[in-house]
Parts: sequence; structure tokens; C-alpha cells
Amino acid sequence: MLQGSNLECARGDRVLFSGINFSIKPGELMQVRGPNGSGKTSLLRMLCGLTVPSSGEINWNGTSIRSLGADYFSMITYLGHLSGVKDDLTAIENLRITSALAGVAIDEKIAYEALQKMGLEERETLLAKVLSQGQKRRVALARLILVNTKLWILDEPLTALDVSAIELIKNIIERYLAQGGMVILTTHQEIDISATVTHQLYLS
Ligand SMILES: Nc1ncnc2c1ncn2[C@@H]1O[C@H](COP(=O)(O)OP(=O)(O)OP(=O)(O)O)[C@@H](O)[C@H]1O
Repeated sequence: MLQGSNLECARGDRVLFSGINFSIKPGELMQVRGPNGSGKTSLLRMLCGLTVPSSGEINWNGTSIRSLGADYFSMITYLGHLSGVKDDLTAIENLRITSALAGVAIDEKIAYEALQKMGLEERETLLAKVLSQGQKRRVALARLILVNTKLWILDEPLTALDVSAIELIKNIIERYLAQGGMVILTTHQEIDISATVTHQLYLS
């Protein structure tokens, strides 16, 4: 279980949000909503342990994520709102490298299959710089098919995706939740994902 208690985020002398409380358990989804600049990305980075809250605590099964350190990182998958795909690597190379960095070494065949599942047939060996924005996003999202982590933290995963890719990612997330995964995501788009429990966290 991931639990946030009384979280506050300050940027300079501005408090972006305060008094945020939530808990999320296996099989549950939390959607973080709010207007541009309300602090959604800042909150997600906090939940990944990339930034420290100006007050409050984040606990994983009762233990502070700061004290868990690398053990916590190995349990989560974070996809930032920029795709993180490197232009000078092919789709296959991007996927193999990001998977290896996440602790899952995959061979070319597995990477091909994951890219094909994401609708990238015949794009696999192209340099990412010639892919469209939506295709780059699909390469980044293909990682979700391969990782074996307990919590996904996804910042605007639907950006640049067309209707068929949104349906694909919805199915991938629903399958993961049904297997006991936990998902925290931000999106400006309406998406109807079924989960045992869906929490809505609104930042204003
Ligand atoms: N490192 C930083 N230093 C100072 N201000 C920052 C920093 N990072 C973010 N901010 C500010 O914090 C505010 C919240 O940014 P954040 O990216 O968390 O918002 P968001 O809700 O994700 O927005 P969007 O919907 O546009 O993606 C913005 O005003 C932003 O300029």
C-alpha cells in the first residue's frame, strides 16, 4: 500500500498544494486531476521519490519511501510526461535500454513482440527521430508490457495517442490492475478505466 499523509509541495515561496492525503492498495487506481500548473507532475515526482515533500510523509507498507531508497525504486515504474525516448536509438534499442535500466533484460524478440503489441509493426528498427510523436509515446509505453513492478506512476500517458492507442493502454492498465497492480496517473482526457476502486485526487 502507498500512503501519502498531509503532503505539501512548495516551489520557491509558493505553496503549490498542502494537506494532501491518500492511500492506494493493490488493484486500485488513483487519478490526479487539476488545471495546468496545479502541481500534478510535482506530486507524481514526489511519489516516485525524485523530490522531497516540504512537509508530510509518503509510506510504502508503513515504511517511509526515503528510507527504502533503491528498494522502493525497484518496485515502481515511472513514465514522465516527456516520452524519454532517445532520438538517435531505434525503437528496439530504446525499449531494450529502458527495460534493462529498470532491471528487466530483454532480447530482441521480446522487444519486437512488445512493440508489435503497441501497434508499431515495421517501425521497430527505425531511429526514433523519424517516428511521429504518438509513435514515440507508444515506444515509451511498450515498457509497461515488460516490467514487473508493483506500482505504475504515469504522467499524462495519453498525450499524443490516437483512439486505438488509448484503447490499447486502457486494456494494459486494466489487465495490470486485475493482477493486483496499483496505478497513479494524471490525465487531462476522460478515460474510463475499470478498477476495484478508483480514487480521484483533485489539485486546484
Ligand atoms: N523546479 C521548479 N522550480 C520552480 N517552479 C517549478 C519547478 N517545477 C515546477 N515549478 C512550477 O510549479 C508549478 C506546478 O508545475 P507542475 O508541472 O507540477 O504542474 P502540472 O499540474 O503538472 O501542470 P500541467 O497540467 O501543465 O502539466 C508550475 O507553476 C511550475 O512552473
